[in-house]
Amino acid sequence: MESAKPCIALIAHDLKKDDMADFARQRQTALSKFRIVATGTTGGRVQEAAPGLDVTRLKSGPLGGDQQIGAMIATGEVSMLVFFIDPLSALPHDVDVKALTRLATVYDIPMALNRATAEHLIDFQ
Ligand SMILES: O=C(CO)COP(=O)(O)O
Repeated sequence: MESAKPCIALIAHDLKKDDMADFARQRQTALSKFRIVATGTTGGRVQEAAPGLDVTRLKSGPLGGDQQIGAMIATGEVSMLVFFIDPLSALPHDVDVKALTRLATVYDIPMALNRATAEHLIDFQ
């Protein structure tokens, strides 16, 4: 049977992955109220950091994972986005990152692009 829990997407760029792992560990109880989808590498880090969480790993971001999550936002499957972006590095898939944050805006879902905002969002669930 399909879980009734809402679905949150977790993504972090490489230099933000330690931060995401720490966030998942610290906020494990709050995150356990969600089904989690994550891009491939981020999802692996989250599973290691907080093994009790319900995490589905999609493709890695540069290989289409951001686009998969964008599609899930468009179909209403993902209702919140936590995306720790790296604003100081050039990324080959920058257009995918932009498309994802655009869709989160189009569909008006809560979106945190840094840890401080993510903590507020999760703590107010
Ligand atoms: O690049 C990403 C998001 O744009 C993240 O992908 P990974 O979690 O697979 O590293």
